[in-house]
Amino acid sequence: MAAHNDHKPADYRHRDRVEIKRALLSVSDKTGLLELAKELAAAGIDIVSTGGTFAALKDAGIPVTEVSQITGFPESLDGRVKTLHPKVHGGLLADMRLIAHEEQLAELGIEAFQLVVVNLYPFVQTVQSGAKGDAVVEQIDIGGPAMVRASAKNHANVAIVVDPAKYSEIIKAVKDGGTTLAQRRELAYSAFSHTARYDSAVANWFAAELEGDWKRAAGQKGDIENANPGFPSNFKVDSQLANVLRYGENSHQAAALYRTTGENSVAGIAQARQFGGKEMSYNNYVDADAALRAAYDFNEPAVAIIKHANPCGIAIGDPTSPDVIADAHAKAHMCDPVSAFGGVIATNRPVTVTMAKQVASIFTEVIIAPSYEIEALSILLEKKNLRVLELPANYSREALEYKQISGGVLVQETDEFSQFNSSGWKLVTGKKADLETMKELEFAWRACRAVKSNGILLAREGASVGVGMGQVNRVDSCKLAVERAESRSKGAVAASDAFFPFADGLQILIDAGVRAVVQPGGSVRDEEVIAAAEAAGITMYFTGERHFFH
Ligand SMILES: NC(=O)c1ncn([C@@H]2O[C@H](COP(=O)(O)O)[C@@H](O)[C@H]2O)c1NC=O
Repeated sequence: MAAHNDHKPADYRHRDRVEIKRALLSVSDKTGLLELAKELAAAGIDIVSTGGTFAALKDAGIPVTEVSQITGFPESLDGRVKTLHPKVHGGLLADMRLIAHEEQLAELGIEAFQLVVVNLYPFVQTVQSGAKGDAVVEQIDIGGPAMVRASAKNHANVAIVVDPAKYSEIIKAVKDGGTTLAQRRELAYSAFSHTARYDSAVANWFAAELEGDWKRAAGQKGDIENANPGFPSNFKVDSQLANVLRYGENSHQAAALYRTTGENSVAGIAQARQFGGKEMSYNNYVDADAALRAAYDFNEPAVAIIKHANPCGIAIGDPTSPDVIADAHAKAHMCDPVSAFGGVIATNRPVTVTMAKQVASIFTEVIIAPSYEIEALSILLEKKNLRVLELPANYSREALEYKQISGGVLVQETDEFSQFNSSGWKLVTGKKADLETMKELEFAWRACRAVKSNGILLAREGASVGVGMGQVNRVDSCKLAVERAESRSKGAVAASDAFFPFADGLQILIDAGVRAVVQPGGSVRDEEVIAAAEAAGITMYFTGERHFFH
């Protein structure tokens, strides 16, 4: 007998439809089991099953053979060994396209399976229930994944089903005379995805356990400052291919969208529902995500318009306006109407008819919102090229962010505001801001977080009026913001995402007529910067917290 595969292509007989004569059923989740088994038995298919599955079928009066009868070996070690036997795995792995395999099975007295239905021990559910230690370890399925992987490898001959939702497809295939190769390939893909997710969940559980050990050890040594602040020693991001995109950042780059799955996944832009317009592109996703982040930085009704991941307008609506969200959109658009052409719009409130009419009159790539008034939706859907998206109801963002670098991945906690409002700010020079100015400064501070560093944002009446983004020095960002704001600089407030290293950038804002500034502070030259503000008689607050965004 050959110990390894030295078959030539000509040795393989073609097999498309495979008639099911023998099935192996071993399931923890018994949903739909009896319905499936009844159909299999009615079609004259021999069913072999493990203990619990066997008992359920037998109780229902369905003819079934217990696996231990096939193996000649009792299920043992608390179920750790049931199907791990050549009489089972030979029947799963024999490639019946090869005469040699068919002959070997006959010699060994092993019968082939054409259908395997397995779902695994409920590992994730056990962890979620709060179980610990050996109770969790016992739920790591070994024999199940071995059968799933063996059958998936041997998809030329065996159909592997891991999901009760597929049972009806199998019942139909039985009636049609067997499974097709195309069907078995799809099932094999699902099967390997399933075991990969299962193993990731197991690995993540071990990572969390090891992290706990490590922290406890650090605590015992009194070395808590150096203790790892909660990062697992290895991590995996489970995700599933959702869509192959037309192209990536540029047309010569292939690209795809994956949706994260598993315990820590959230519902975000990747889960948004698209009502109309062209297919979302790679850049659309990036910009829509940035737009959402900006719009959801406000509790007030807000609109953000993004191009190349930077804002060309952010505004909150005037609460006295007859249509607050339409007001926010109009103000955001007015910040930089030239750049808003072809932009991506996000809002944190339902889109009204008035807002929809405004958006429809401007060339826009994408609009994303928590919902739409019915008439607003039909107005927007008339624009054939406008991608209209609705956020999942439970939209949220991940607690950790990842950035790929060559040879590794950087992981950080997501940037959150701990100085969301002004209560923790420090007045460093000038008159204490009145209520209205303080509101303006708070708006500017939140909006500035959406600007790529170095970021400077000028605001008036709850709207950005000039944005200086992504410059490699703060002076140029100040110049850009002032230039874009034009005459609106006079009397505006300004926010800076990080401290002014020198007074020169601030001086540009002062010269343009800015009356109050908010910035983190913390430069070695803070005194020089404060002195410039003091000399100009403007108000300046320090937040003590920086919001770089790269
Ligand atoms: N050890 C084995 O040989 C083995 N073979 C099958 N299982 C699992 O046993 C479960 C079904 O058990 P039962 O039919 O006894 O309820 C399935 O989730 C299956 O994945 C096994 N269990 C765990 O590893």
